[in-house]
Amino acid sequence: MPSTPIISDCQKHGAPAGEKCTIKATGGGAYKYADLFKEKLGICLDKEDEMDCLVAGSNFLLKAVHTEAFTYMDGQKEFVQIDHDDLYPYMLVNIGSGVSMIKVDGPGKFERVSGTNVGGGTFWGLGRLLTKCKSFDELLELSHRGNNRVIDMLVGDIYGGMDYTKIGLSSTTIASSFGKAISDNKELEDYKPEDISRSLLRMISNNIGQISYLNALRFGLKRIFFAGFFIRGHAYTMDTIAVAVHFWSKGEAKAMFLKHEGFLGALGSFMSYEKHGFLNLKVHQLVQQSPVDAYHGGDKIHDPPNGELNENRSIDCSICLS
Ligand SMILES: Nc1ncnc2c1ncn2[C@@H]1O[C@H](COP(=O)(O)OP(=O)(O)O)[C@@H](O)[C@H]1O
Ligand SMILES: CC(C)(COP(=O)(O)O)[C@@H](O)C(=O)NCCC(=O)O
Repeated sequence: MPSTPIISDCQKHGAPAGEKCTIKATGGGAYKYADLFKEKLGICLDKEDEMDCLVAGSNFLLKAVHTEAFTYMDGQKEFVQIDHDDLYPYMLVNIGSGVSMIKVDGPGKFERVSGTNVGGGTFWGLGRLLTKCKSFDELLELSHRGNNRVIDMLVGDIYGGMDYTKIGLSSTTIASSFGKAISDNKELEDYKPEDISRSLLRMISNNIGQISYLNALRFGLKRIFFAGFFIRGHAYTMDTIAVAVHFWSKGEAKAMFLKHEGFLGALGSFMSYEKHGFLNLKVHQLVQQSPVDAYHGGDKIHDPPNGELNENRSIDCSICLS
């Protein structure tokens, strides 16, 4: 699902009659939906580079929002205070359809150092085929109730229920995702969709956590921030990524997540108005509920674990056209 992170001031202010209305947009959606916007709304999409926007959005949030970054472990969310003078360098991992790993060295200074094609699209695509789920939310919901041990081959399955202590692997470590399916003499329909979804989510989140940490290590980066629409505040996803980073770093590094994780590109494309000479970008936090709350609410597992539902506030940005 290519995103269409677009923030418009046109609708608010209205374009003078006969004048072309143009708004900033980024991501695949800026290409995919350009004709639709033109045809249905008469709006031209002014495309901004996706990586530029992600980094601008992330830098902005980490500086402007006091409670933006948090760690997540064993169901506990802990906000991390970011020292503005000691923010860079850091690793930004954006998990959309695919995954981009970006080393950020300063405002507008970054390098996409790695990525993986096993990302959110893989979870949703494979999950849809394997479970017949009709929506991403349904697939995610299934994973809450599943047990990955039914399908994943654990170290204990290989070593007669024992830990492999010599190389530091506990019996419950996944030795091979989906590995049990080779020996079970079962067909797809013999597995519960819940268990399949859980295994898939663990496999993908674990893999992303591992690759991210190894890349952070490669560049000596202390901090890794995970963002992107794939995460959506989902406890189990964050937990798995955090465990992977903890495991591979032997406890040296901690995964951090961003409260407004799915909107970095949108925010960055909005901020590019400033770059193009629209001065007076005004930013202030509002107390209204953000879209993040909308899909976190009503579902227990998505609730912030320490009862901070009201913590999620939207960021209201406005520009004064000069
Ligand atoms: N409601 C949803 N519908 C589809 N995908 C979703 C949804 N919520 C989260 N996702 C995840 O987000 C991914 C797409 O992320 P997004 O940032 O929109 O992608 P892209 O950057 O490729 O445009 C999907 O592959 C899926 O894993
Ligand atoms: C091509 C992309 C930058 C597009 O971003 P997305 O729409 O997935 O958020 C991303 O899918 C990606 O980084 N894919 C991984 C490609 C790779 O490094 O193997």
